[in-house]
This record gives sequence, structure tokens and C-alpha cells, in this order.
Amino acid sequence: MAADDDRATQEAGLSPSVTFARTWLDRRSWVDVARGAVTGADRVAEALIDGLAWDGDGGRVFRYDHWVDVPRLGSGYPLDRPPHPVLHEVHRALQHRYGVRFAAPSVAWYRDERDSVAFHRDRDMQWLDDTRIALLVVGARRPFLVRPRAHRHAHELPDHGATVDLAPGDGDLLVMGGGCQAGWEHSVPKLTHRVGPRLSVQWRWTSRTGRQERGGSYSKPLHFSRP
Ligand SMILES: O=C(O)CCC(=O)C(=O)O
Ligand SMILES: [Fe+2]
Repeated sequence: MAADDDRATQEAGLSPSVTFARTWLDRRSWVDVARGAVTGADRVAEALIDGLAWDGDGGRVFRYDHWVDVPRLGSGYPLDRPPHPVLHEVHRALQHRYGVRFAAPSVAWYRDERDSVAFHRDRDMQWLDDTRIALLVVGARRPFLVRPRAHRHAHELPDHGATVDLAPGDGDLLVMGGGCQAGWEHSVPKLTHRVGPRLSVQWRWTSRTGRQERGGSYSKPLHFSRP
């Protein structure tokens, strides 16, 4: 059988040898990446697409003082009812490695190169000083850009001020930790070349310490009346 056929029929599984590589962003903020943590990741992509109910066409959220489009589809599932069994294994392995209990995951589906999420912090977690956000990315490998929050108005810089591209895809795990949601922003930008579907499963934990964020959240919009 051709290698492509093997890949297409391979059932998904947690790789027996997962290695995490840590990138320190500053003294208290880091990102871990484990390449190929889930093998046969295309099966997971199919199970997510077919097994979950997807919300409308991305919709719009109120961000600070204006509405922005979030062109991608969103979903989620209860921790004990994953649409593919390997997601349960990934969840357990992540909790074991990071020593925290994650909330029920949310899931994002970028249908093609036009879907994206702009630079943001996951402010809906409210306590941002010490968080863990674990992402399993399946499907297309696309840029995942990280920039210091101080670059948020530096639109003239290349890649809008991004300093790191972690480019996860095809079964990679990416974990943002420490102060990543306090002092850093992340994005999955639009592309000008064609790409297939990309999905991310996102498990979140916050220490609930430090200052509590209030106001316009990015992924869970407050329902202000529209201007
Ligand atoms: O899909 C991704 O890799 C990132 C998604 C994200 O940052 C979010 O939904 O807050
Ligand atoms: Fe995010």
C-alpha cells in the first residue's frame, strides 16, 4: 500500500514517545510544543467535524470598542464525552504532565485559508497571571504567531510584531503557560495560499490568582447593544 493510503487509514493514537520542547518568552511565560503527539490525526479531524455541532458562520464579537469578525466555526464537548477516544487520553496526559485540572474544551474549525483568529489574549479566563492553555492541532499546519503585548499597535512591523511562529499542525500539542495571556498575544492569521481544514481542541486552566480581568472579552463576547 502506498504511504499516503497508510496515512489515510491509520487510526488515531497518542504517540508512545512524546517530547515537549519549551520556548521561554520571558522570565515567567513559556510555550511547550510536542510534535506528532497524536498520530493518525486526520481521524480526529473527521471525528470533530462529524461528531460536534458547529456554531454559525463565526459571528462577531465586541472587542473593547468595536465589533470584529471571527471567521471560523466554534464548538465544544463535555470532558467525559469526547467525539474521539484519543481526546480523552490527551486530556489525561496533559493533566498529568501539568498537574492541573482543565475545564471542558472548546474547539475551533478553520475551514480554509480565509478563516483565522486575530491577535488576542484569552481574556475570558479572567485571571491571566498564571494560566495553561493546551491546544491539540489537527489538519493543516498554519502559522501560530506570538507577539509581546507591547507590539499590539506596531502594525508596521513584519507579521504585526510577531516574534515567534510555532506552526503546529497534524497532531502537534502546543501549551501556553505562565504569563502568556498577561504579557503576550497569539493569532492564527489568514493566508493567501490555499490550505485545507485545521482544527484546534483547547483545554484551559487558570490559577485564579492576581488581578481579575473585566470588560470586553474576546472569545466570550459581552452582549452590548450594537453601535
Ligand atoms: O486555533 C488555535 O490554534 C488558537 C485558537 C485561539 O487562540 C482561541 O480560540 O483563543
Ligand atoms: Fe486564544
